[in-house]
Amino acid sequence: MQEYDAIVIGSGPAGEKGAATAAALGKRVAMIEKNTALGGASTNTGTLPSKTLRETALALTGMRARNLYGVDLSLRREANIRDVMYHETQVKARERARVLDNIRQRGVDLYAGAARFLDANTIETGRIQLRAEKILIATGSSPFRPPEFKFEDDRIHDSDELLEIESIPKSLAVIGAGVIGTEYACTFAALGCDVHLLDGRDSLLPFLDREISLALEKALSLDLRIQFHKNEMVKCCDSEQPGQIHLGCASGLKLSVDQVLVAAGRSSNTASLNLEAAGVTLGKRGIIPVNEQYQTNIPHIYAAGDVVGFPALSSTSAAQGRLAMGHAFGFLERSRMAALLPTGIYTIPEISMVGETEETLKAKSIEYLVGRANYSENARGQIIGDCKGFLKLLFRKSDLKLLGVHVIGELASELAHTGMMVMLADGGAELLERACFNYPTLGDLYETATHDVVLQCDLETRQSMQGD
Ligand SMILES: Cc1cc2nc3c(=O)[nH]c(=O)nc-3n(C[C@H](O)[C@H](O)[C@H](O)COP(=O)(O)OP(=O)(O)OC[C@H]3O[C@@H](n4cnc5c(N)ncnc54)[C@H](O)[C@@H]3O)c2cc1C
Ligand SMILES: NC(=O)c1ccc[n+]([C@@H]2O[C@H](COP(=O)([O-])OP(=O)(O)OC[C@H]3O[C@@H](n4cnc5c(N)ncnc54)[C@H](O)[C@@H]3O)[C@@H](O)[C@H]2O)c1
Repeated sequence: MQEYDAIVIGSGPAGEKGAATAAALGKRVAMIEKNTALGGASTNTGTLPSKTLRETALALTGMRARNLYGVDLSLRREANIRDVMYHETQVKARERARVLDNIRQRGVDLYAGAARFLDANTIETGRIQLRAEKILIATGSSPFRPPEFKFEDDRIHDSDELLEIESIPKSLAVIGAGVIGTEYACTFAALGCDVHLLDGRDSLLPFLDREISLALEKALSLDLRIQFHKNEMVKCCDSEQPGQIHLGCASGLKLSVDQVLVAAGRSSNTASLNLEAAGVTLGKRGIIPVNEQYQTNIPHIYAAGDVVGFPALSSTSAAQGRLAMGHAFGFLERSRMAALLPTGIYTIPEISMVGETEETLKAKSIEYLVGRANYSENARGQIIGDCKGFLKLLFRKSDLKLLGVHVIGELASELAHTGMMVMLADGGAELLERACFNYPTLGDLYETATHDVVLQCDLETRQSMQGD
């Protein structure tokens, strides 16, 4: 029996940052990871591979350069699957090495194998038993596999298996227009694949500001030629014969495609942990319910990351892991999650948002003004050839405090951070007006959007004075 202060199960962002935090606080930490590759879904099957594939698709097909040269370069070079996967393999390898380095430098003991609870303080992995006062469950999530799809068929993939395809299909049906499905639909369309995106819902990524969601839908259809079939629940998938796969929807729509990607949500990895032995209770799809400090119903057992459900992002998982282990060992300086959590969506074009949407503001009956700035009227936007992107800022009408930031276009996920910092500082138009932005930059869009809203206010004031 090995004794530790903390045992961390899983080496994804939640596990890595949780273990590093506990070790930095001078604790003896063990990490158990069942996969030979460290870094979890974030490094190996999710965040990094999908974002790297997107960049590769944009670079290899010349898509990013289209507007610079005024010609369609999308067929500049016939990309094969080895070209497409080369950079992804390199990025994954470097990130795995970085995680291992971080764990080693912190003096965390790494155990290879699957962990299962024997009791609330004891965990078994292989023949080894470990015991600790505090435990962090950071086992992540896996693709949910609806029973109507035969995943043993090598033409039908979940988002993990997609990374092992041997050729770029001519046609691909993506089932589920959540973030995963929509991002991959864009990447494969950019690679020249004929993509059908199907979802039972009536809009694309309905949590987005509606104007952004509609702008994305338009870009998907006009620029990438993705056929988005909304309000379509796929009910059957016939892959009995070689050749094409036949899909049938509840509406009667039928489609035939070469390959299928199922992106219909995820389930927490809790089934094999033997949580009953520890007394930890579970929610829907294996999610572990936790309090604000990420404690389960057994207070010395914490859970963080995808395993606790929404928002299930690399960024939030890392922050939750840190927070959980900080709380476990009395480091209470950062005892709450950040008040604002940004969303970055790596579709083509990229999207990012922080805070309120027009729809949530209306639902809360908060009066607001919209400040806009187009990439096409911004010098940097013109230089990089993005003529469709825009920044949309939502200000409270009464005091011009910034309540929401929405960007669609190149580098959207970077650009949103500026607005997020203004919001965290409780600032608004007054703060943004005091700033001087580098030129030419996309950051300068903040100046334009703020100016837009200030002009609207001036106009309103003048009109009301004339009315008086
Ligand atoms: C295709 C895709 C794209 C994504 N893109 C983004 C993005 O752009 N931005 C973003 O922020 N997020 C993105 N995400 C989400 C992100 O990958 C996850 O939120 C993040 O990886 C969760 O981190 P985690 O530490 O909770 O779990 P994981 O990263 O899943 O790590 C869990 C680890 O636990 C291990 N494990 C599981 N069970 C056991 C056990 N019994 N014993 C030992 N080890 C075990 C697993 O092997 C794994 O290594 C994406 C996800 C997918 C699938
Ligand atoms: N950029 C990012 O931040 C990023 C990128 C990728 C993934 N993620 C994370 O990954 C997680 C999972 O994403 P996801 O996209 O798999 O799940 P999701 O639950 O967001 O979306 C699944 C979609 O599939 C649809 N669906 C399910 N069954 C269907 C059927 N039979 N026919 C038609 N439509 C069907 C649902 O209506 C839903 O819209 C999210 O929590 C997200 O946070 C984040």
